[in-house]
Amino acid sequence: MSGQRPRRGGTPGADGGRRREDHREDRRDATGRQRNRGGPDGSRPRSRSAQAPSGRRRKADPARLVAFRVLRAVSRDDAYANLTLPGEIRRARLDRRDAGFATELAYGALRAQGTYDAIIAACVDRPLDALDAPVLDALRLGAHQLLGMRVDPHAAVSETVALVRAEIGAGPGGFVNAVLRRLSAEDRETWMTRLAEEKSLEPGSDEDLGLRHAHPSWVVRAMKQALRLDGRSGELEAALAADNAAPVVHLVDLPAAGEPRLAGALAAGAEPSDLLEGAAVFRGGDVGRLPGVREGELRVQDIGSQWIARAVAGSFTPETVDPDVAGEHWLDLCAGPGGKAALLAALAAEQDAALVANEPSAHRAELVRQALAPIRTDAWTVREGDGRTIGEDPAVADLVSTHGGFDRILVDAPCTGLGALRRRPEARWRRRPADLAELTVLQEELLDAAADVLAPGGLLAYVTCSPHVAETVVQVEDLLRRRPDLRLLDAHDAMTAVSSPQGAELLRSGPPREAGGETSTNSRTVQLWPHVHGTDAMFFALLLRPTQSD
Ligand SMILES: C[S@@+](CC[C@H](N)C(=O)[O-])C[C@H]1O[C@@H](n2cnc3c(N)ncnc32)[C@H](O)[C@@H]1O
Repeated sequence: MSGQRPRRGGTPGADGGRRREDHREDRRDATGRQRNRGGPDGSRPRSRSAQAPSGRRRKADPARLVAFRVLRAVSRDDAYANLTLPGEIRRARLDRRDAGFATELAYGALRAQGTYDAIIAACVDRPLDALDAPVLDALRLGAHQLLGMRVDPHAAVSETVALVRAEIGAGPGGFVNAVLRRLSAEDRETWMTRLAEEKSLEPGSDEDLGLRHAHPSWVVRAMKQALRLDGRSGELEAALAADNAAPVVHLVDLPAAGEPRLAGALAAGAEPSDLLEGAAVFRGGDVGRLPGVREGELRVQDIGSQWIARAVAGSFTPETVDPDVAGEHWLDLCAGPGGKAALLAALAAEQDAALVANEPSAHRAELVRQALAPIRTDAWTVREGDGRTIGEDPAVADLVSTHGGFDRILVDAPCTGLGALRRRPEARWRRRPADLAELTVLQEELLDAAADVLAPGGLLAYVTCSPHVAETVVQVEDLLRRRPDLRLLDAHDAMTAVSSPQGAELLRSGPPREAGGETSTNSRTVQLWPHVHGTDAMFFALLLRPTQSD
């Protein structure tokens, strides 16, 4: 590391790293600084920034160390931050406040990684990939404290340097100190303007918006296209900003998994969802303390997922006005880890239908079994296998010959996940446009396999957690071309049928769609958005295989 030098001359830092807005009076509560308890004799603590580097603390602040470990796991092991973070918080025994700080630090640094890397690159004299990876991760954490959180700049620099000294070494500590001081000389907005000028970015261009809202420009382009098709061209910045805000926690009650638990959660501070019955919003912190959560009867689930699962279970075909689904056969073709399958199985149990939850990955199939465990076992089966060959399964072939096939099929397809960027902070930088080619072929094959085992009069729901048109409307149009025996229903109706009045109003309230008329694919499919519906950006299409007499 000794060879790494911050860039000199003309770079920011001449004022010693002070920000215009100084929050030094705040402590960790608001700023992330560890609570300063004063000297052992009760005297006022010595200002750390005034200490000589050799006298500075070498012990890392536990919350920052947790965030650092998460960033290391993501960049070194390709780990998922949302799966790594809880274990690291437990291991460090962080209290609630420190856990919140570690979460905001890790998630914020990962979400804005591309933007912070561009700023860090302007502060060092070599390409970022020439830096040691742990040092770059520490710089990203320092950058987020300085530019994305209300952390006192002195604390941000000195605590990050202490972390580097403790975890990497004294030499890198000096380097990180110098880089962060340069970086802290400007606020985020000034950095944005400066970088946009240096890179000659056209204001409002995909690259400019990508830099300002921390999205790769190909993702900005994809969202722009999806928003335009949805009649929301003017909402791009709102949509990008929503990806950078933490989602609120939604709870789902699993009917038929025992006594309804929502009442207990409501008594403990959750609020009923204004979109959907059987759902609640919880803003009270540790969700594990709510009754029923540890037992698996009350679960955390995005409200969009719940809404769509209920719509799939609750819609009935135009051939019948009888919503009674007793005896129906349902299939969740891509079920892992089992979020929607659990709600579907619970609804199936209530209505005497039976669900097959299919998942090819053994580990994820096990998660599906666990997710379904609280529900009456005669209402569901887990099948472990490739959804593309489901028709070759003897039990399924038998169902097709005796009953015509499944009455309801959900294809919640593997996709780019661009609709869940607020939940998976590293995902936007990990995904590549090239991933689309493989995923869209898989989606197509899964849809064909599902259509082959759909009973006459049956419903096929196609869902993605992505607004990318290649995975959404284009897939549906291609399917309708390949399978003229299918008819596209209006998915708004299916969702409205299970919505609260406010939910129905929200679904209706969208702007007029730009492309096509009332019968066009995009007007009959639902695209949810975080900035509009407070859900992940999920897509939902509902198709019917009419009966022969139809
Ligand atoms: C978007 S996730 C489904 C999420 C799930 N419905 C839920 O609500 O929890 C897609 C799932 O498809 C699975 N998958 C991948 N390839 C598949 C295939 N060939 N057949 C069926 N499922 C597949 C993945 O393992 C993953 O679990």
